[in-house]
Amino acid sequence: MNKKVIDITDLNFVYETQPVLESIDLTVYQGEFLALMGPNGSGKSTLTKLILGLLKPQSGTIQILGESPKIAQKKAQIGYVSQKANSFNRGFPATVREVVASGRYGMKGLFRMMQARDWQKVEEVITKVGLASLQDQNIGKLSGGQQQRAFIARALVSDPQLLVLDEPTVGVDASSSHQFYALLQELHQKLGLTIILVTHDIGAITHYVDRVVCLNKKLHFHGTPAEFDHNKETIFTNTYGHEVQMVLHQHE
Ligand SMILES: Nc1ncnc2c1ncn2[C@@H]1O[C@H](COP(=O)(O)OP(=O)(O)OP(=O)(O)O)[C@@H](O)[C@H]1O
Repeated sequence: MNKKVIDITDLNFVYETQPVLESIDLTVYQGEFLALMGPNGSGKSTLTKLILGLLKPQSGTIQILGESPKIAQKKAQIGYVSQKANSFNRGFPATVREVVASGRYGMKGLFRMMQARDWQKVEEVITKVGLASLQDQNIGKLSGGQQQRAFIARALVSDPQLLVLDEPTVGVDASSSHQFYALLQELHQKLGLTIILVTHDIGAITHYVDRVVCLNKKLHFHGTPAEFDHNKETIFTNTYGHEVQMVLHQHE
């Protein structure tokens, strides 16, 4: 039986008085590549923050590799790429190699304590995401898609078991998005990395992931892309409501 990377049981979360997540049960096994979908305000980022240990649920439990999210974070078991990676300051005075190395600070404490094997690791992940020829380039000079690869490398440099990405393709064109998904799929297949991708890109993403979760306060669906395709209409109605379902039909 595969190891449980995320184990969430009967989780409820409320901001002040507004319930945002209700009775969430979700298990993610090692090596799964999961898309977390849902309309605006459905609680995706909140669930992500709970997984990262940035928020605490009012009730229910959440475990990452059998421990609390905070402990998992401390042990650098979770790599995170935020939405903000897309609005990165283009004038930031650092090379790709330096930005990626900064992902190792959490483990090392200070930059100057980086040793030969740390730099080796930095080079290894830069090569893995296909940026070897650009490692001495200023990060601000890279395209949006290349910057995203650099941020993935930064998240991977501490050897996490779980990679969480919050809508990383917002503002990126369709062809770059596909390349990005293909890279994630490759990392998932080659490294056996467990990946959670928060996305609005319902059409494209089901070709790459092996699990789909639809959230709108409650968990409305959790299954394979094939099961998702099979029950699309009901899932859309439950998760997005009737009006969105009609719009989606028109687009099809
Ligand atoms: N810090 C906060 N304080 C109070 N309410 C919040 C806070 N953050 C989010 N919310 C509310 O919680 C609900 C869920 O927000 P969340 O950001 O988790 O949704 P989301 O699915 O990630 O949305 P989007 O797709 O638009 O990014 C929304 O109604 C939002 O207004």
